[in-house]
Amino acid sequence: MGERPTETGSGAVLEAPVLKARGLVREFRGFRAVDGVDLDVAEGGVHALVGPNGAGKTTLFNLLTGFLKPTAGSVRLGEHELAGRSPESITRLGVARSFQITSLFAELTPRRHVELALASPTGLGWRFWRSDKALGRFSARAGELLDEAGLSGHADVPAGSLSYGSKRALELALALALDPKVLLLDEPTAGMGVEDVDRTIELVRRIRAGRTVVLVEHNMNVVASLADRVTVLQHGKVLVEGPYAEIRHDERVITAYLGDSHAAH
Ligand SMILES: Nc1ncnc2c1ncn2[C@@H]1O[C@H](COP(=O)(O)OP(=O)(O)OP(=O)(O)O)[C@@H](O)[C@H]1O
Repeated sequence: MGERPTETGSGAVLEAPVLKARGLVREFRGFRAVDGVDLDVAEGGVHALVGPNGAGKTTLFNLLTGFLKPTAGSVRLGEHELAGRSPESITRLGVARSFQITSLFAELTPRRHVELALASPTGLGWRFWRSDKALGRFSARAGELLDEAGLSGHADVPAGSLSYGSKRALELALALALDPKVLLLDEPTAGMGVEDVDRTIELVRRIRAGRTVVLVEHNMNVVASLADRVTVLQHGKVLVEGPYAEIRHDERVITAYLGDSHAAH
């Protein structure tokens, strides 16, 4: 995107960032949930946001996707400033997030969900008056996406009858229908058993090809398996940033994050 590689605090040189936050702040009644965050997401990478409960991960995620407006700071996608734009506008520029299962319709099949997502310019405006014939244009691409998400075998059953893991895979297929440059995944393995976690790791590995992925994730095994770079947040600030292999040995991370999670579980 015409960006020069950026030198990090540790002196390592990153690929040109596709998504770049600077001085990002979000206050809730004077409380800084996100407090001056700089973030460089390298093109084509998987970047994990981790940190103890209340660290500001979800707030940061919502700032990147326009679901919250920053109190201060900027978020750039290439030459576009995202801060202050609506979620729909950010989606149109190529940043998509996977929605939670609550956004699925129990009676509709996965195939129809994906066709509708493809039929909608932003994936957000669901238009039920579209005829079967109109949606037929999207059936080939819908089939590919369902295949990519590992849902081919369940494409024509009501979404309400899918297992939890399959519902989460369908959410992901819906985000992929937007053909995003950057895909944001909010705790993709939350609430999953070991088998579904493993399946989700495989799924993200498959879909990352040619895409940039940002994920909020509590499960450090998932982070270890998937992430090229990790940003550790604490009290709304970046505590440490780097490859997982480096940050996992960082004393500050062990104390702040792993210490917290051991205490919590
Ligand atoms: N809408 C809000 N109003 C007031 N305070 C908020 C709001 N949203 C978040 N906060 C506060 O901001 C801080 C960061 O919350 P956030 O949900 O971003 O953390 P998190 O790292 O995602 O935590 P978790 O891992 O528990 O999901 C917390 O102290 C939280 O109570």
